[in-house]
Amino acid sequence: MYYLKTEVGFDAAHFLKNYNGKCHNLHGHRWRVIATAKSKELLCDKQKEGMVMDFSDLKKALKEVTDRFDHSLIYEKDSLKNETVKALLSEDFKLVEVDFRTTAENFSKYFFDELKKYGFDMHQIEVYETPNNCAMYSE
Ligand SMILES: Nc1nc2c(c(=O)[nH]1)N=C([C@H](O)[C@H](O)COP(=O)(O)OP(=O)(O)OP(=O)(O)O)CN2
Ligand SMILES: [Zn+2]
Repeated sequence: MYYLKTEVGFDAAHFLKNYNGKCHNLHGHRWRVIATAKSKELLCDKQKEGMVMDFSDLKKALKEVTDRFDHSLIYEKDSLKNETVKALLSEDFKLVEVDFRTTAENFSKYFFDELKKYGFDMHQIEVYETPNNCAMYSE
């Protein structure tokens, strides 16, 4: 089996509702997302001969699915009061609502599923929330 890995990063704020500790506060991270695709065979066509795929194809897709979150406040549905959301939007802040708790684990599955939609045979997604803390998802 061949594996191909690429990485992108984005900056975003989040908080963990119902978390007993400092992470219930609004705080930011430089999130690192590392995608690994796999293939039993290598391509044969001229341009991509000897490749699982062009690195740039995987990277472009990963960038597309992560760019949605860049420089945003990511929040779980129903974790903020409506008036809070309204107030933040009225300041022109970028908010992204997701339907999962904003943990590295949930993000790793989210990005895995998003990249599968592009048709990639995904092996694994790693999400670093801090330089030392990483969650992974694979099937
Ligand atoms: N299993 C998980 N545990 C935690 C997650 C998570 O996504 N999955 N997330 C958090 C917080 O979002 C927090 O930002 C994590 O950072 P922190 O605990 O601060 O990690 P550090 O390594 O930076 O800790 P320091 O004590 O600041 O060194 C919490 N847990
Ligand atoms: Zn955090």
